[in-house]
Amino acid sequence: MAPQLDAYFKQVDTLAESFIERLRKAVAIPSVSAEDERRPEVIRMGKFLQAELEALGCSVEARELGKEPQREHLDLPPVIVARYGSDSKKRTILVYGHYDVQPANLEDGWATQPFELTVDDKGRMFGRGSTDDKGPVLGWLNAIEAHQKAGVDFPVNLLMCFEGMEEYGSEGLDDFIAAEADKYFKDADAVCISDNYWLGTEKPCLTYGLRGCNYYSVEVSGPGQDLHSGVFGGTVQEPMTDLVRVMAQLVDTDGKILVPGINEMVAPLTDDEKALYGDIAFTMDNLYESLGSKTGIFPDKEKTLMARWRYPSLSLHGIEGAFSAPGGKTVIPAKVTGKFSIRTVPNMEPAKVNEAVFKYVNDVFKKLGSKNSLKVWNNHDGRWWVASPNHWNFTAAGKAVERVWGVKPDLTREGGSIPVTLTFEESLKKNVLLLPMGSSTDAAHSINEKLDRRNYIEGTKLLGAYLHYVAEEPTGA
Ligand SMILES: C[C@H](N)C(=O)N[C@@H](Cc1c[nH]cn1)C(=O)O
Ligand SMILES: [Zn+2]
Ligand SMILES: [Zn+2]
Repeated sequence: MAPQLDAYFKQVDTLAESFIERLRKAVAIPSVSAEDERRPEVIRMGKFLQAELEALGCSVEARELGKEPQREHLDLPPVIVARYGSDSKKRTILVYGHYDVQPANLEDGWATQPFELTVDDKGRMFGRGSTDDKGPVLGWLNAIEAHQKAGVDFPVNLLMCFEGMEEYGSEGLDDFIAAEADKYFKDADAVCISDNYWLGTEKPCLTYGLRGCNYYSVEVSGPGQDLHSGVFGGTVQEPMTDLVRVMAQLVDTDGKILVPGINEMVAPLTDDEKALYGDIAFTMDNLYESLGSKTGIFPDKEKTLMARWRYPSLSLHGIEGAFSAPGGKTVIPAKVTGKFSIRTVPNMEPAKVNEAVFKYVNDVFKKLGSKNSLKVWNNHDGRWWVASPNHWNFTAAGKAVERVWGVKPDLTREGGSIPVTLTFEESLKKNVLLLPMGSSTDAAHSINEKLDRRNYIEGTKLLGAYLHYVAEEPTGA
């Protein structure tokens, strides 16, 4: 099966150092979508990708999405769409990834410069975006290059869609996909996304579910400006005190969501589903290794996996406007904005979740009897997704995993969110597969994000192998 794969694999090994150089160049571009001043860097990263794809002989277009709604001073980064091959006898696979990254600053506690790829003696390649999602995106480009240099026929037509706003709510992308479903993406037979992680560090997986994400801001304001706490403390109702009290009533220490109505929206657990968790290769030590502590909520793997995959969670992320620098500043902030999000699961509807959150936050604030003002709003929401893994797309990926890693993959769901997954499924009406490259210890979104050299290089082999097995897989398998 897939007889030319050995030549392809050998070429990937030969090119490994240049693939790492490609990742080094990508990590050096601080394409942080959430920071206004770095928006030009996101656009520069899109141009970098475009140039790399053109150099590989792909036909590439940078599709503009216009200005960011409500923040018209900011350009949305373009969607980079590309095609490699257009042979009507071959299957066409559409791959998606994102070229923006989460914020990162050395002062947050990084051991190395976040935008300099730093490879240590264990082959850990540290740098913001290494695993989420620049490494996997470049994996597709590496696969094209290794086929060319090995003289191995590319087994499918490849359509690519790389966005620059995923970490900031995929602004504008849903409409773009819907509009292009019958145009640019017309001949896609299936979709593959490499933008999540293995559950542990050794066992690869194929992923068929994601949680959604409703993201909120809650602003409390009162005084006309920041105040001296010695002069005004004890005489003024403080916005930060009110905000902290509101935020403290959203979730408890054991992760229980305190917003009435949320837990009732969750689909009941069936016996069939319950039986799936026992066989998953995951241990509490995997969790502790990724956490860097033993502060997990649940004592066993089943409850932990269910909490990550099939139950909602509410996380508090930060407070804008609050004093947070080292040292002591005796200030009373005049306006503070708390940020929190709810990861959503079947059968939660984003609009109903918003309704419940808005009502509860306003009720809690009212009970404080404060003279300050509160506003709560939804920044963005992305829907959960659960698909059937009984499709040739998954079968092909399973074979590729066995060929590259020598083990059958686990079928997993993911606690994180990739909002466009469901959009692709609904707009194109094609199967979507998530095929992760990185592992559980990669620390995506955190300090010291990394991708292991092994996962990047074997992951590049995996993406190529997947395309070969896709080409061979009969329809209906
Ligand atoms: C799983 C994926 N790599 C990822 O990190 N997705 C983000 C998407 C998001 C949602 N709101 C803002 N960004 C995530 O799950 O946080
Ligand atoms: Zn991310
Ligand atoms: Zn991502």
